[in-house]
Amino acid sequence: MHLNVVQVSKSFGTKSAVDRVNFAVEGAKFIGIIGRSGAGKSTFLRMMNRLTDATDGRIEVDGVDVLSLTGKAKRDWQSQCAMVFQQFNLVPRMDVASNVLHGLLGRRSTLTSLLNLWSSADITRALEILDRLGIQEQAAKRAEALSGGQQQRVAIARALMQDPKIILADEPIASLDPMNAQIVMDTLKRINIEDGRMVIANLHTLDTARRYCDRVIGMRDGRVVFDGTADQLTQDVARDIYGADQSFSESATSTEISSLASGQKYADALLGD
Ligand SMILES: Nc1ncnc2c1ncn2[C@@H]1O[C@H](COP(=O)(O)OP(=O)(O)OP(=O)(O)O)[C@@H](O)[C@H]1O
Repeated sequence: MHLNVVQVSKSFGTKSAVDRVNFAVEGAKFIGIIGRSGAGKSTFLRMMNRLTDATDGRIEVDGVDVLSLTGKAKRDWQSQCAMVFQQFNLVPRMDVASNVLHGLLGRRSTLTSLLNLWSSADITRALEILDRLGIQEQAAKRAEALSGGQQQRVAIARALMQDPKIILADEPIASLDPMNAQIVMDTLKRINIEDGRMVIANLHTLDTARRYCDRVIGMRDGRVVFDGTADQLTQDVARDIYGADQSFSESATSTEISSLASGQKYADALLGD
């Protein structure tokens, strides 16, 4: 899969939220977008998923400019490009399995969806996805009864139900404690590696970006100010991205995932090194 982002911009009135962003990605990479609050990270993901319209530019996926799609083609793209949010966005009082099945909403008529007429094949698939993510035993519970980390895995399961090419995750671990943050990031990494789905995640912590991403894009005031590998993301570069002075400290942007030793072993095993 080939992603080519060309001069993508978004203005709100006179405010330039995203300013001529360019980058290209070959293959199913795990991409992290970092930058401080207001840098334009969410706006960029929302344009990619067509939740908001761009002011200018193109986002080409395998040669097709997804920013110019309309009608059914636009909806098809939205289902190939699943979104995971910081606040999970589940239906709290609905059971977990139904929340996952709602990932199919974009692909079915409103009436069959409203009546919850899921085929047994769909239900089996939803349960298989929950099993893969280690939460099948929660299937009959209301979503609101689950922990934050479990709810985010339900949201990822709902995204997988769409069988997307790309998963866009907007601060997926910002509401989670370090342990759950690690489980959720490991889950996204597994999906990336095992299924070959591209993941683009907005992350607010440097250590997470370094640990999980093949490539990191740093944004500041709507512009790309860094584009490189985790290794190239030095303290000086980070300071520039975050616009901080000499007192900038990594710990201020840390989720402390790195302090969980068993997690490191798991991530290493996953990555095969
Ligand atoms: N609907 C909107 N109307 C006006 N301004 C907006 C709107 N959405 C975003 N902005 C502005 O665009 C800029 C980029 O916001 P955006 O939410 O994309 O940043 P972010 O990097 O994702 O930050 P955060 O992590 O806080 O969400 C900010 O200055 C924000 O105030």
